[in-house]
Amino acid sequence: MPARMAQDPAVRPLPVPAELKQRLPLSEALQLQVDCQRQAIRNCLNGSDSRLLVITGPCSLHDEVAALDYGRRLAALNEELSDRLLIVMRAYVEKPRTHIGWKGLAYDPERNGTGDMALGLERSRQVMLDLIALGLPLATEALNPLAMLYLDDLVSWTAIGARTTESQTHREMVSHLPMPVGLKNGTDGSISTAVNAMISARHSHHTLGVDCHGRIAMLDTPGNPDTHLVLRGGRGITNYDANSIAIARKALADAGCNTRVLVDCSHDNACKQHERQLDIALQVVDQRRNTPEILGVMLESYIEAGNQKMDGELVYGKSITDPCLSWAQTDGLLREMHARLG
Ligand SMILES: O=C[C@H](O)[C@H](O)COP(=O)(O)O
Ligand SMILES: C=C(OP(=O)(O)O)C(=O)O
Repeated sequence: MPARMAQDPAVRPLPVPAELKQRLPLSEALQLQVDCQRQAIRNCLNGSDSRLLVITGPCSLHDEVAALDYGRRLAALNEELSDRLLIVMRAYVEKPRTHIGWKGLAYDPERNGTGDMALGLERSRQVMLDLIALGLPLATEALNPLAMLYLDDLVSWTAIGARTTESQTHREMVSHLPMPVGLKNGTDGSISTAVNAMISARHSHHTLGVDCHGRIAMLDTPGNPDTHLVLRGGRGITNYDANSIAIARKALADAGCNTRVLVDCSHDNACKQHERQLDIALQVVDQRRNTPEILGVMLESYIEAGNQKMDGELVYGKSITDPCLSWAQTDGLLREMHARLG
C-alpha cells in the first residue's frame, strides 16, 4: 500500500468553482440581464446595433469601495448616453505582467504578497456581482483558464490580452467561452496573432480542462463565433489611425473573420500616457463617419488621474497598475463622443 502522501504546503487547495458560485450566486434576474447584455454586444458585432461599444474602467480593481463608486457614476452616465453608446465597465481582476508585479485582486487581494487566492476569488466574484447589480455589463481579461471558471457567468465581454493571444490554451478557452471576446494584437504590434486566434477560436476543439466540480476533464468546445480584433498598438507604434485600421480590416477580411475592430486607446496606442486617450478616442469616433464598422473603443479610466506605486498609503480611486483618465475627464470624453455620434 502506498504511504499516505503528506499535503505539500506549497499546494493550497481552493474551493471548486461550483462551491463559490453556490455561495455567491448570480440571481435569475441578473443572469437574464447578463444574457441581454451579451446579446447587445453581439448585435454591435453583427451590425444590427449601431451604437459605439465603449469599454471603460480601471486598469485593475484593487479597492471594492472605489470600484463601486466608479460603477455608480458610470451607471448614471449610461442612463443619459445609452442611445448612442453601449457602455461596459472594465472589471479586471487578473493582470498579465511584463515580468513581475501585482497580479490583481484574484491573486493577491491584500496586496501583501501572500497570494490568498481563496479570498481573492471570493472578493472578485463579490465585487463583480455588486457591479452587475448596478445594471452594468462587465468586461474582464481571461488570463488563467481556471480563474475564469469562478467568474465566467458574470462577464459580458472578455479580452484575451496582447501577451496571450498567441497561446493555444487561450484560443481553446475562447472557443469555450459563452460571451463575445476581443483578441488583442501582440505586444510587438502583430495583427496576425490575433487573426489566427480568431480562426482557431471559432472552431471546436477537444482539449484538457476542469469541470465546475474541479475534476480534470476532456472538453469538447463549441467554437466561439463572436470574436473580434482589438488594436492596442505595439512596441511604441500606434495602430488607431485610418490607415492602420484599413490594413487590419483587410487582414481580417482575407482570413474570413469579422472586420469590426475595437480600438484600445490606452497601452501602446497611448504610449502609456493616459491623457492621450482623450484625443485618440475622439479621432476614432470621427473616423467612424467613413468607417462605420469601427466597433468601439477601450479606455483605462478611474476616479483620479494617473497611477501610483502600491507601497505606502494609497490615494483613493487611483490606479496601482497602468495610468488612467480621471472620472472628470472620462465624463467629459463620453459626453463629447456621444455628441459627435449624433
Ligand atoms: O494593462 C496592464 C499592463 O499594461 C499590463 O498588465 C503589463 O503591465 P506591466 O508592464 O506593468 O507589467
Ligand atoms: C493588459 C492589458 O492590455 P494588453 O494586453 O493590451 O497589454 C489590459 O487591458 O489591461
